Amino acid sequence: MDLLRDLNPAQREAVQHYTGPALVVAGAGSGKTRTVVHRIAYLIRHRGVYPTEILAVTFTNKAAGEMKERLARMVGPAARELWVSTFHSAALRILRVYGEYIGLKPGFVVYDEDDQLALLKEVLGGLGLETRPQYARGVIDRIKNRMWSVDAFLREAEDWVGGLPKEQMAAVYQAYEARMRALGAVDFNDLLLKVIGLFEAHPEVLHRVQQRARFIHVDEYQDTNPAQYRLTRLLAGAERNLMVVGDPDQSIYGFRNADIHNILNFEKDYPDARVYRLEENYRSTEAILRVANAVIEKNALRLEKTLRPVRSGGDPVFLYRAPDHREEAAFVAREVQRLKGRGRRLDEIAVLYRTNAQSRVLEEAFRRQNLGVRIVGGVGFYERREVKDVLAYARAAVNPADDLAVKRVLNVPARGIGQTSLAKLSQLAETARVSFFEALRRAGEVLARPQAQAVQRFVALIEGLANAAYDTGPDAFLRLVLAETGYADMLRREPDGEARLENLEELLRAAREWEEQHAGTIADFLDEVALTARAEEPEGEVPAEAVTLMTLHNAKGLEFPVVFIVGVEEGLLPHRSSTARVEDLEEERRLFYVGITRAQERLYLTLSEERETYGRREAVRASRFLEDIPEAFLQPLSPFGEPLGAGREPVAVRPTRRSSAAGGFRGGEKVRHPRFGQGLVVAASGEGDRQEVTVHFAGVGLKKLLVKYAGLERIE
Ligand SMILES: Nc1ncnc2c1ncn2[C@@H]1O[C@H](COP(=O)(O)OP(=O)(O)OP(=O)(O)O)[C@@H](O)[C@H]1O
Ligand SMILES: [Mg+2]
Repeated sequence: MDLLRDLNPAQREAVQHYTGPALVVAGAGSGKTRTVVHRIAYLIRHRGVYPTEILAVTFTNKAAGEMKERLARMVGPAARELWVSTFHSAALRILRVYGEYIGLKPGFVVYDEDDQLALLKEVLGGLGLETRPQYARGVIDRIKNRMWSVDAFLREAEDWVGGLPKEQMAAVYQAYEARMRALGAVDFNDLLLKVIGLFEAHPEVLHRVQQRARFIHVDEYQDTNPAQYRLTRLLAGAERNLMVVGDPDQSIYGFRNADIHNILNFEKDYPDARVYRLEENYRSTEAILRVANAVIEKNALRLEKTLRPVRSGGDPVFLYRAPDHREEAAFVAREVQRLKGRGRRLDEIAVLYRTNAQSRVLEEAFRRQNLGVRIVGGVGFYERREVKDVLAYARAAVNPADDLAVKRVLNVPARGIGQTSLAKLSQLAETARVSFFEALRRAGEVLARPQAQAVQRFVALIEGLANAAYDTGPDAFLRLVLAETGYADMLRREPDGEARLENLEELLRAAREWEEQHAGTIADFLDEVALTARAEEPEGEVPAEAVTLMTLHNAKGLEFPVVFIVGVEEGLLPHRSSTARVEDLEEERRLFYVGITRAQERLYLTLSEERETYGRREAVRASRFLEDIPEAFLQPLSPFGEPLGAGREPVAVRPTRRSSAAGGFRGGEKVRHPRFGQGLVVAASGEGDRQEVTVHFAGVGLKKLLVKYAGLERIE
């Protein structure tokens, strides 16, 4: 295979770059990753470099796997000798070999998130501090990612952090570190820091590793954090054969301490660096690319770059504005169904969104259409911790004998009931052969007074909820849980609480949607959830063909023939937490750019006119980023995926039956509205006074109306 044949001249030059530092900086889909792959093959085939001298660092394990596969096809079995991995796996491998130099035991364990949390729980208990281990963990990650000393942390951090005053948090951090040392364990973030420490203290070790990494490549360099940057510099220190590849316009991990300056300053760090710019985009059609360019051009903090389409023309970029998020999701599912009917495979389609909470309506809409979904890099909605916590309260109230549920929430939010008390109570339940909740009622028998009182308060709380369980609807009941238990307040105080609150808001919405269709109590709703959650994705078994659902962040580096970006609205994209500072706003715009540039042939942008927040319907404003796109670049669609505008009438729906004498409206009827004019009823639900209709008005779009107030007039 000719390694240079399928490349353009600029790519060819970069592939032939031999020694010294190099920066490949170029827009999305210009073949940066492809260039790295070809360059590695070229080094082996034409420069006599051994595979054992080459390191390539990718952003995810998935990307590393793909890169290895492609290289195996190009250079054969030699590819097995290559070192292709993420920063973290590379660091772990180094520590496995040289860890002893810095006092790590040979079989040291790497703590995963659960281990870390368990340890932090102990540490917090030992110090008598009350905050959730998760929040302490978040703070410790931040300290490590920024490579802060304790002093630096005390200087830089906000006064109150992770639910504690920062002085107390510093004590937690130090105690945690001491315990980790005693246990001979390292956590995920330690991996990089330990390697940096190792290299700095033992130049001879660094020297040996450098032999294994004489030629270094880093993909997605724009998203490296300070530790990754430092590690790269150390590794490349001797021979300086470092090729970094990236796109400042795709820097989207600033919120996780990635530093866009690493790529912007590359030429300062390595004044002799060769810079290669790739200016042709091979991924997307012209129509998609001009939308992408129109969006990213509006960022002030950027370097101008050229990106020309290779694939001319193409379908227009589609825009669909739905009455609400449910209809938006239903539209996406219908459209996917239609594409499938026209021969698209589901794997060719991705739906991207800004926040995890948005996946629920999509998951449900796809299920209704019997279309498989695969949620990448995320947890199914009902598997999320906060959703499970709140539902556990509900389960405990409905059935206090549900030991698992009761144990789950006993100390969430923290009520000062520690591990020892818990053990005693479990013991009591066992010996007395009663439920755990019954044991809680008898806490006085085994616990000292203050703990017993805390338990009594919890018992009273659950009993209070139990009383309400049978005469309030699921929505009202869940709100009661949030308010009475202090769960929502707890999240509100925490640094990463916002996304979790969004998920809970989504749970309330699910409850209300359920109430629209069913009459029942929280117990009935829980049954439904149990069924839905199980249907979500059977463990380890992915549907043969599935649409990919993921956040915009997780889509980085990937490409799909068809892409939907949903929720292109103010508040979601840009996210409401990111509109105050220009830097954050620009990161949001880059995120949108990343999403758009994942699409190869067909791109849909969708949004809603109304959203429901805590039961209130409010109007939604289209994302300010949509205003950056000239109207002519977008093709609005009807709810049925037909082009709108250009004098075309909305699609007609066949009347199912003539209107009934009772005066209710039916799908297919033509109506007139005092403000929106002529329209077509596309859906109707409910009876009499409570009838609700969805009407498509030409030039206005879909509207959901309550017949009682809408003043609709039937026209023949
Ligand atoms: N010279 C070329 N000829 C044909 N196809 C190409 C060429 N260069 C790149 N491609 C194709 O274009 C697509 C995008 O390439 P690649 O993923 O390497 O881009 P990228 O710059 O890494 O994108 P991103 O910024 O999204 O990571 C791929 O499908 C790739 O195979
Ligand atoms: Mg890439």
